[in-house]
Amino acid sequence: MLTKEKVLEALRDVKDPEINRSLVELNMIRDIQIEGTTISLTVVLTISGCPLKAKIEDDVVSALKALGAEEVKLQFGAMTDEERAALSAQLRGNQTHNMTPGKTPLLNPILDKDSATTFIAITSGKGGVGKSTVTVNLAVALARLGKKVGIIDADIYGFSVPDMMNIDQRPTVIGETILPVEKQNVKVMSMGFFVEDNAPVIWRGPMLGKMLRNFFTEVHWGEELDYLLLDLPPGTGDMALDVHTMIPQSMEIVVTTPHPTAAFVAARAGAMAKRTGHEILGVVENMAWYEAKDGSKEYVFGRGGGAKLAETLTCDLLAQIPLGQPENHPSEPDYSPSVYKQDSPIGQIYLDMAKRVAQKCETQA
Ligand SMILES: Nc1ncnc2c1ncn2[C@@H]1O[C@H](COP(=O)(O)OP(=O)(O)OP(=O)(O)O)[C@@H](O)[C@H]1O
Repeated sequence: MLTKEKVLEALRDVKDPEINRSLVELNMIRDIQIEGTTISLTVVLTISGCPLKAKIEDDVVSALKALGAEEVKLQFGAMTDEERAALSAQLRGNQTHNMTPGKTPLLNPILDKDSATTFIAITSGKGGVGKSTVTVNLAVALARLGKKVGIIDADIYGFSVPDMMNIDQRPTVIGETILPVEKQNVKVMSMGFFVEDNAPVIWRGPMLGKMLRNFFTEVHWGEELDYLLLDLPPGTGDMALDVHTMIPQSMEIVVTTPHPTAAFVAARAGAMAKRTGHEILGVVENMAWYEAKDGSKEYVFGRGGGAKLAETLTCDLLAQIPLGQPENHPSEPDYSPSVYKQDSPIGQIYLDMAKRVAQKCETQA
């Protein structure tokens, strides 16, 4: 016989996909009524327009059908402001569990020294060399390898990750907690989410470091991430310095084009990383050549910049990525204009690079 207890037990494993916690644990299941094999219930969402409603409905209905329900009458409700504030406090409480007594409390264990998350800052000397493209594609490739991955698009004035991944959704804000947006199995947080008509909505003022810290302290990343990639503004500005001081354990990947001048400028970004004690994982040479239909290569932007930079910084040349646009169409599910498909030649280069990066990071851990 169906009982309320059995219903709650059956729903214990159904999670709110954004928060990654059980609906039962978060007290989101209400008003359970049972008549024979018909179960009626209300799922109280964090916000009424929750974009993941359909997924939650599918998961609840299939869990209850597996329990023996023939009909499930599901209604959705939304939390009150007080409930949202309580949930935000609960999530934050969960994030403070490993504070060390006597030390400045870190709101988010992701920044804690013991955190299992590997930070990789992607830098470049000049703008326009493909730093954001590399960030997005490396993140997706790591996710394709089964890793849990997040991106912080900290390129404050040139944020482009939401466009590159075709994210038009805004993050859910629960009280004071922000949930990243997930696309292609990558959790994304971008300054672009909070800027309308170039007027910052949540973060005001020129306190870039504070903004970056907010991305760690106000954002609930859900399960512990394996990799958090940071798309930094080009050059050696304040944001790069903030990252160096805030995340001393962060590693770096330096992106350059093959042109000697680009590599020369990129060397400065790399040198700064070295001076501040950051380990350089390697160099990525983007736009390395153009491959003609007959298979011949044209070195449109010169040659050798990546290898030279790797030599200067005494690190590996992780990958050389040729020129080529991803072949994606807006009609495809999960359409992301700047993400190369896994089975495309450039998609394969990114996958190989992700394997190299994972291997390097995991052998060091
Ligand atoms: N391998 C490539 N082949 C062809 N186009 C590319 C390649 N890599 C990047 N691009 C294109 O070059 C442009 C610049 O790339 P991207 O925005 O990633 O550079 P960026 O270094 O992050 O620039 P900024 O720091 O100024 O934001 C984009 O239009 C991108 O689609």
